[in-house]
Amino acid sequence: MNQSKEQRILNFVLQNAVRGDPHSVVDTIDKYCSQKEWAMNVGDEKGKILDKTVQEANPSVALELGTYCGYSAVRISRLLKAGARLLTVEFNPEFAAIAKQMIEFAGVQDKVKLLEGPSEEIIPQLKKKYEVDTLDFVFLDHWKERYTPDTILLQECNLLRKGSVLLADNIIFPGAPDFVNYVRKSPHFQCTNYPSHLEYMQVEDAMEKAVFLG
Ligand SMILES: CCNc1ncnc2c1ncn2[C@@H]1O[C@H](/C=C/CNC(=O)c2cc(-c3ccc(F)cc3)cc(O)c2O)[C@@H](O)[C@H]1O
Ligand SMILES: [Mg+2]
Repeated sequence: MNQSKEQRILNFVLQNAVRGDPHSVVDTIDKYCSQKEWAMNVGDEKGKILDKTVQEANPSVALELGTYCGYSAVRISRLLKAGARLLTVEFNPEFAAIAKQMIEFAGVQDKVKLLEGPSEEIIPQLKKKYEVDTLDFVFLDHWKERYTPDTILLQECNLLRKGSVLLADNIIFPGAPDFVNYVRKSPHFQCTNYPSHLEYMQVEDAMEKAVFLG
């Protein structure tokens, strides 16, 4: 049965990237997706905004919603300090299997824990089952209409603390208007918008940073 696009991306990485080198895995995915087949990785332009935000936050515990092929999980985890960890949530088993192999090939498996299941089920388990106290950094890149309910759920589960940094992809395209309204209107968040472009395209996009104020 013919391969999925995600399998083709993984195969290209296994054949062309350097095992154990997260940077080469990120660059190789970008090469494939800009030259051969577009895919919804955050990409290098928005990836640089992600890098800076992660470095500023310097998280001990980070959460990603929407692993997909593992591009941003590899990109984030390569910047984590010793002992820090990234929990990444993916509910599509095919994508989770691809991401697991991508993470292992990049050599970041000791920093990344891939949690298979829907975010609305996983988030309430983070404290007890995954021994999380609070989250220092959250990257939202899953279904856009889930950004707001999951942000509310993170607060209800007491997973945010003063200074927790949320960073959301695709504020312009495909867009997350209810999330932007929610965080910008909320007295509990300090927001910053980062204009950019859609991955591998000339189309406008943006990321939104929302720092929890407690
Ligand atoms: C049910 C909500 N909870 C979830 N829990 C766990 N994983 C989830 C969840 N939702 C979605 N996922 C997973 O996250 C990923 C989904 C991401 C959705 N992203 C997009 O739709 C997206 C789409 C585009 C895009 C842009 C231009 C286009 F013309 C077409 C698409 C660009 C992006 O950067 C995107 O992030 C998948 O791997 C999916 O299986
Ligand atoms: Mg995205």
